[in-house]
Formats: sequence, structure tokens, C-alpha cells
Amino acid sequence: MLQKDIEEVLISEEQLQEKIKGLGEQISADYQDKFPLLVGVLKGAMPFMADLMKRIDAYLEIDFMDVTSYGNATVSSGEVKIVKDLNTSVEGRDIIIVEDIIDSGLTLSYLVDLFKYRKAKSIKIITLLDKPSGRKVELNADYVGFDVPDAFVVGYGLDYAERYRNLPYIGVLKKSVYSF
Ligand SMILES: O=P(O)(O)OC[C@H]1O[C@H](OP(=O)(O)OP(=O)(O)O)[C@H](O)[C@@H]1O
Ligand code: HPA
Ligand SMILES: [Mg+2]
Repeated sequence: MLQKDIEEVLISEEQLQEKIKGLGEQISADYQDKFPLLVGVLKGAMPFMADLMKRIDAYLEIDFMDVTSYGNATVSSGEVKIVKDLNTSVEGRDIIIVEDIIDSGLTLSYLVDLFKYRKAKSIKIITLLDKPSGRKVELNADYVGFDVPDAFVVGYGLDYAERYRNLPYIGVLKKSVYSF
């Protein structure tokens, strides 16, 4: 049913799980002697966060922030709004921000500045997808799953107008779905 709106499957369910296993192993090794706080950025990062945390073999805590800047559009409004803040203090903590995608970079640069201001001890970024062609501010992740081309992608947490988050793979949306 949903598949009729998809132009092309970019990353299959199997490819996603294989990559996430590898990312989990890297983080396990890097944080063996630490006690990181994983901050999932809602709503998009929810499936990635759930799968990733199960692949990390280290003591950790999780928390979530809900920020939004796209609304129902395919380009960022440029204004990042906090819809829900953390319940946990970040002061003195090793923070790992967990994102589904870096596109313009505006969401993450806002969060990195916020956590610096709140005196985090260290801040690292893990993103499942990176779209370098979309960047409006300079920003690089410490751990990246896959680079994606200059197209609006959906699935595995990523939405268009709140839909398609429940697709189990990453796909490119048909242009006819959002330009009419
Ligand atoms: O690098 P950027 O251009 O800032 O784009 C990336 C952000 O945009 C999307 O979130 P969105 O604001 O759509 O909220 P959502 O996760 O609830 O869909 C996505 O999930 C990232 O958080
Ligand atoms: O390509 C995208 N798809 C879904 N959400 C997004 N948020 C930024 N870029 C994207
Ligand atoms: Mg969105």
C-alpha cells in the first residue's frame, strides 16, 4: 500500500540492521569505560535509537528530545523548535546525540550549542543517514551509517508530512506525492 508512493528502495531492512550492528560495536569499544547518555531526537530517530541501543554493550542511559523544523515541508523552515526537553541533566555527561538524518545541519548545530551551554563533558553525534548536499551550516557526525543522495527520503522513522515513518526500509519518495 505505502510502497506505491516509493520511487526506489535505497537501503533495505537487512542493510540497515547490518550497519547498525557495526555502529553498535564501534560505540561499545569507544565507551567501555564511560557512562554515556544517548539522546534520541524525536520523532525520526525513534526506530534507529531502539535498534542501536540493543547493539551497544556498555553502561548507558537514554533520554529523548523532541525538536522539529520541517513541519509538513520538504525543506527546513530554518527555525528549530523544542517540543519536549530532556528529563536528564547533561552537565558533566558524555553525550551521544542519536539522529536519523543530517540534512541542512540546523537541528544538530542547535542541539550541540545547547548541550555545550549546558556544560556537557563531551558531545558526539551518530546519524543513520547523512545528506551532505543539503548542508547550510558546517557540521559533521562522528559516526555515520550511510550517505544519501539529494532526494527526500522516507521510512524507518523518517517522514513526509508525518507519514511513512513505519516503512521498514529507507526509500525515495515519488515527487508526485509532494509536488502537485
Ligand atoms: O539537518 P536538518 O536539515 O535540520 O534535518 C534533520 C532533522 O529534520 C528531521 O526532523 P523533523 O524536524 O522533520 O522532525 P521529526 O523527526 O519529528 O520528523 C530529521 O528527523 C532530523 O531531526
Ligand atoms: O530527506 C529527508 N526526509 C525526511 N525528513 C528529513 N528531514 C531532513 N531531511 C529529510
Ligand atoms: Mg520530519
